[in-house]
Amino acid sequence: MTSKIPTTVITGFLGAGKTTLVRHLLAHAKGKRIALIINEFGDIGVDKDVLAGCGDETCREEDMIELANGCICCTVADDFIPTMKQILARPDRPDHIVIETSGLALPQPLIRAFNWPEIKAEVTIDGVVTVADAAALAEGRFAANEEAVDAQRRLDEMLDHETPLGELFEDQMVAADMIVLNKTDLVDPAALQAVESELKKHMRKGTQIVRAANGHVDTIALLGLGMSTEDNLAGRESHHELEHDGEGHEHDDFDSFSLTIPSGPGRDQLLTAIADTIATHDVLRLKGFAAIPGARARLAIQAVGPRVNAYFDRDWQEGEARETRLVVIGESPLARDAIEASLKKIAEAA
Ligand SMILES: Nc1nc2c(ncn2[C@@H]2O[C@H](COP(=O)(O)OP(=O)(O)OP(=O)(O)O)[C@@H](O)[C@H]2O)c(=O)[nH]1
Repeated sequence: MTSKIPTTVITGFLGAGKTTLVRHLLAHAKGKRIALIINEFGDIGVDKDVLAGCGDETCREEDMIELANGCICCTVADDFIPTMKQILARPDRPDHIVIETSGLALPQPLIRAFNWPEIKAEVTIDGVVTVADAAALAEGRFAANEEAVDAQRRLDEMLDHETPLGELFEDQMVAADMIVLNKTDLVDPAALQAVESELKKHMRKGTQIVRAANGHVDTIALLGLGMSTEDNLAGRESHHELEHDGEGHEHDDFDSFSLTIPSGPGRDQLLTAIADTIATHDVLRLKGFAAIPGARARLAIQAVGPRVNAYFDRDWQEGEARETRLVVIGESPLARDAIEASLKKIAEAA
């Protein structure tokens, strides 16, 4: 009998740094052959493109599989299990499998899927790694920071602060075998300490926290945890499982759409328009690639809440449409028309 292939599940809220961590992992794979399953919320595959754009030979196209449907937790039978079986049927099986879940996925149904008879004998969860955004937490951007939420609640009694955001964050925390507290470069030591104390209230006892900047975690620390998580499910239940006894769940709480803008505005104009739009419409996450007039390369755009990053990642390829494609994610209902109008206005004015 062949030994089970270890699988690392990487979860964490929108924009916490999952893809950045995977990119670091692939670049430091130390000879391990890694197959990567990517699951994104939003219909344009930005994460896969970011990884493929890194030009590293470990980011081989054939080792990256994108799950077509937005939510790994809802498509276990139709999408995830067949994908795993496809990997297991390969003559050159990988040494390790890494699954990057969408920032809005509940990890619990995915973890349980490792007990399905179709795959149980051949794969095991090496560990669930939850990436947390230290900067967002320090700013109290989800309900994890109770003091900030309370302060906000006092300011506005009408707002419902029992957001799906806070629950999802906790579901991802209790699922973890290891928490990577990322973006530590953006937070001072005292605030970092406070964030860690706060996190400890939401995670299972004994879960390890590893601090990181730009996903720089030693591959040896990350892979090879040997947890067999699928056999140790106690204490990892999601809010939904606790409340509804494992029934299917809704994703109506969040919404996403993608849009295309013709090449037009310059870099700074576009980034300002994006920052303004995010602030006005409470967008949680925006990402994609932009065509900047006169630029040979495409501009990768990554916005997490108010923080907008952009870098030229690779030259446009022949036959590729030089246009700006963005995916926008936020809590439902998202003011799609207003957001589109706000982003397109800048293109028309250019
Ligand atoms: N300053 C700083 N920026 C970071 C760090 N890690 C990631 N980022 C930036 O944060 C943004 C989001 O990072 P991603 O790795 O795409 O996050 P993600 O969790 O994969 O995002 P989703 O898949 O959309 O949920 C990008 O602009 C990254 O460059 C970090 O440690 N420090």
